[in-house]
Amino acid sequence: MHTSYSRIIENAFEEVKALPDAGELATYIPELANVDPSKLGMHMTCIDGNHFGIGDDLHKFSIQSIAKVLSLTLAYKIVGEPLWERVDVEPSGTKFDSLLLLESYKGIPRNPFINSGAIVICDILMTHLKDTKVEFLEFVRELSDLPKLNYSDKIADSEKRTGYRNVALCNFIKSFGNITNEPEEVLDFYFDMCSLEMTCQEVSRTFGFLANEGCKISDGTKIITKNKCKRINALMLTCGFYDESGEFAFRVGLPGKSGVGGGIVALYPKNYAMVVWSPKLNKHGNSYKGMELLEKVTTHSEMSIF
Ligand SMILES: NC(=O)CC[C@H](N)C(=O)O
Repeated sequence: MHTSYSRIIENAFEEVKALPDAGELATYIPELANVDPSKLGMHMTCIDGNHFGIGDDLHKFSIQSIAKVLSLTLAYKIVGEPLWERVDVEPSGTKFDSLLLLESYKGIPRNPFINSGAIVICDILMTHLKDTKVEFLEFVRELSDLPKLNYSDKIADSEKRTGYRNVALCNFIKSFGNITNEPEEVLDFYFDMCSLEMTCQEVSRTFGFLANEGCKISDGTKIITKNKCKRINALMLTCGFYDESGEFAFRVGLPGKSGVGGGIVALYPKNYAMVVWSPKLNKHGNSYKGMELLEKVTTHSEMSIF
């Protein structure tokens, strides 16, 4: 780790910690309302293996939609290019749980990172895998080097009780024929997938392969091809923050993905994966302080893809 990076992160962290936190917790998943809103952590893992963390970076949080990148990676690895017949690669300009565009596009979600797209990806995985929950978990365990990683029943059950919009999305897509399995089973997997809990350090390690041309940082294992890695990064840049994807690219200048647990992963290809966590969200469902912190780090380090 360049000492200059760690100093920049430390300074940015102190500045952001002192800011008034304008956001709100994601109370629509009851369990997420119990999180301490003052938490703030950040961890950066570089492709040379060096890493650096600050604040609550070793505290587990619900990664929620950040997991959509991992399910997409596994589905893309299995299905290849025909995947894009089921889900498009365009920014939606809508909220993450919107039903709006599904009618116009006949059940083809605009991209794999809005809920509708991630639900279709879950359906695809269920068609191709024997025991989807177990095999997806094994995939994330391998990426993260966390052999004991598990779904959180507490969070998944909490969302299963209140996830009415996701139920609506899945049934609506099914009506167009773009869900092939039983909606109830697809959603059961989707909620489990979103329930994974990890620390900033663990998530930054898990996403290292996307900053490292498709290869795991710890042992060089090839997870996906360079071309697939390029495309997943491109999707994170254009669609990773729903109707705030343009704003994130404008302010931070990196591909990334957020989750309603308050986490954000951002990647600087061929350099690092960094993860911030601050539970309060802005009105687009993205971590308020998380975005502030990432913006300060890329601005002060003058390191972004642009
Ligand atoms: N943006 C998110 O993190 C949303 C994920 C959440 N599990 C949901 O479906 O609503």
